[in-house]
Amino acid sequence: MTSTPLIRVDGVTKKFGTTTALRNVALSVEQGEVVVLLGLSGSGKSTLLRHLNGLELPTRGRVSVLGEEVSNLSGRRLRALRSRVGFVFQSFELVPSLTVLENVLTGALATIRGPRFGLWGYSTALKRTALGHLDRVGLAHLAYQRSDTLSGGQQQRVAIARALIQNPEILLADEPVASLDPESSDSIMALLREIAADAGLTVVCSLHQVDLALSWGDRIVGLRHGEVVLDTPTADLSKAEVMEIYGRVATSTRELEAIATELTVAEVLGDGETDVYEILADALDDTIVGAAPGNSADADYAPRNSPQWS
Ligand SMILES: Nc1ncnc2c1ncn2[C@@H]1O[C@H](COP(=O)(O)OP(=O)(O)OP(=O)(O)O)[C@@H](O)[C@H]1O
Repeated sequence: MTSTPLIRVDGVTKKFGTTTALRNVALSVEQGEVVVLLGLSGSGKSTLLRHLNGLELPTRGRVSVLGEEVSNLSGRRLRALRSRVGFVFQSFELVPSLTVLENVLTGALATIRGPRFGLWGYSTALKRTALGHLDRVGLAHLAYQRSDTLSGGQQQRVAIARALIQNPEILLADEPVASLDPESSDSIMALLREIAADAGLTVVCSLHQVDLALSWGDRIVGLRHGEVVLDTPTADLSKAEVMEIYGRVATSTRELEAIATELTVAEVLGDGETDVYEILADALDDTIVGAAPGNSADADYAPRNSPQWS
């Protein structure tokens, strides 16, 4: 017997005016899966995530989440669905003037009736639960500090605790470490993975770093210009294969350069491993390969990170 997917996206196209952000996207996510949406800036990752809790509605196609067709929901029923889907943003979206504890408690607002006056408006039981979530993310000792006094990594931990107080079944994370330094990024991603495993959460997380996506997700869904160009378990993928897939879909040297930059060129070349440009070039046609610096068809082509062309 096959289980019903928790998330099902069928033939979704999303247009913003003349921009097509998503093109005929299909995606199914099963209970407990940890899926990475991987793609360059503007490939449609945020737009797809925002469809999964009704922040955006499709121009064409259907989105079903936790058995509900999102387009059919509004008002109380949409809020009810959103309360089962936690969302972690790149920019944390905390209220700077509130304490850490109050920020976490705002995640439970959907369950509270009547006015709230600071911490007094929340029950002792709820405050205890919020403190438990803060403890889970390692920040119980900062509960009464203003959130804008925290580091970026700490603020993202608060945002994770705020999502957890919803007791969500699905966790969506939109580039959760894009604003963080590498050390904080590693610890936040490890924390998210631990929490997902402990709570049996289904996670869909957008990232643009291939290394991180490969080491972190169960499955990678690659997007380019709003289209799904890859949907494969990470166990079946090597970094070179992901690069090749990106390479095959690059249509200009500028795109090729952006891809190589995303692939942390310096790190790869520094290790004396495979030359990213060589792998990409292998996957591209002669026109692109011939467009190396000094030989470029793109007048304004200027490589960053300066990897050597052989
Ligand atoms: N509200 C909007 N109005 C107009 N265009 C939009 C809107 N939201 C997204 N877009 C456009 O849709 C495309 C996909 O954007 P999206 O933010 O989903 O990409 P992304 O892969 O998440 O990029 P990034 O990694 O930079 O956040 C882009 O061309 C973007 O400019």
